[in-house]
Amino acid sequence: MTTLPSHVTLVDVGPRDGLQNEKQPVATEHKARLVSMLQDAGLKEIEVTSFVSPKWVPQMADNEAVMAAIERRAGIRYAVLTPNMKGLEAALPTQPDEIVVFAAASEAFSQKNINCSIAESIERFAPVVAAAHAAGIKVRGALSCAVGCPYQGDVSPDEVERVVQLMKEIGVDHMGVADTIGVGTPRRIQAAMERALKHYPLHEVSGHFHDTYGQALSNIYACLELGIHRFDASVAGLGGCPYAKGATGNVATEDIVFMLNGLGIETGIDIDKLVDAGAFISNELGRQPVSRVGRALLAKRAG
Ligand SMILES: CC(C)(COP(=O)([O-])OP(=O)([O-])OC[C@H]1O[C@@H](n2cnc3c(N)ncnc32)[C@H](O)[C@@H]1OP(=O)([O-])[O-])[C@@H](O)C(=O)NCCC(=O)NCCSC(=O)C[C@@](C)(O)CC(=O)[O-]
Repeated sequence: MTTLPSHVTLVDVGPRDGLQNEKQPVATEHKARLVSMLQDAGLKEIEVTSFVSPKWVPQMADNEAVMAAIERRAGIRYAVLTPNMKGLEAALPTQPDEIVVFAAASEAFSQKNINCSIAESIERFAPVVAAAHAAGIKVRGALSCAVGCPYQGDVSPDEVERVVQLMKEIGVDHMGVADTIGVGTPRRIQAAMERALKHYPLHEVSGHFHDTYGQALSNIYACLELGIHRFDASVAGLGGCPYAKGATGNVATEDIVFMLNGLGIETGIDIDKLVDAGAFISNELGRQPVSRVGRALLAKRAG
């Protein structure tokens, strides 16, 4: 039997990836409260907001206000997305611990999401990476559409590796491999992850799986088999990408924690408090949590 990692780090991307696609306004104070409740639940890494164009993603327009409103705690890392120098310059005064530059393995998605080719995106990211490093900030790379693209269709491991290498060359510290539209299945995900692992050490590779086709937990298990021990997740299964129509939210943090608890893999997360955070934000959005585990545990509580 394969030995699985004994500890997994989860990065809750709910406040950013989870909320970016919401059409209804979400109050800054509710975003900050969500961050606070995730901290209470034991999350040590939280993706808080993005410094992107408010015309492209209006829900993230309050980025500075959210960063000012969060209650920072020692030992917790707060990440933000910065697609270009304008984004980084706006983000730096808000003191993120990590910034995320986001590229795509498919040309079509790169154009739709960040309005430039893959090559142009790398040119834009290079000074962002250099400036972040000069400020002592770690840079995570997110690679969208690592198995499938809503515009192009299938994406090959070669296409993934090409962009991983480009990101590595400009000094990106960590590679997050994303199945943006949730079409990946375990072997295809492993093939994509293996290309990232050719260029980055195990602890600098993570998975980011949307659960559109219900494959995310299987894909995470397939990553655990490779020794990968870091994943993005979104409390209550919030979210979707505005430029990936039909894609649902990230795998729910509650669902991964439940699976990892069952496997005896430590996360440091209190699932009951996590369910509270999911219930809080879902209530603010006027809906039930998407997380099956969240719903089941809430129903159990209600008796
Ligand atoms: C990248 C840009 C800005 C290029 O957008 P552009 O229009 O090509 O940029 P530009 O440089 O030509 O500037 C046009 C206007 O945008 C402004 N602008 C330019 N940059 C910024 C900035 N940083 N912050 C605020 N404003 C900005 C700039 O000042 C100007 O304003 P104007 O003069 O017209 O008033 C745009 O395409 C954009 O904002 N895209 C956002 C896409 C996005 O946020 N997508 C969702 C996040 S990625 C994701 O969810 C996937 C991920 C990471 O989760 C993994 C996965 O699942 O795949």
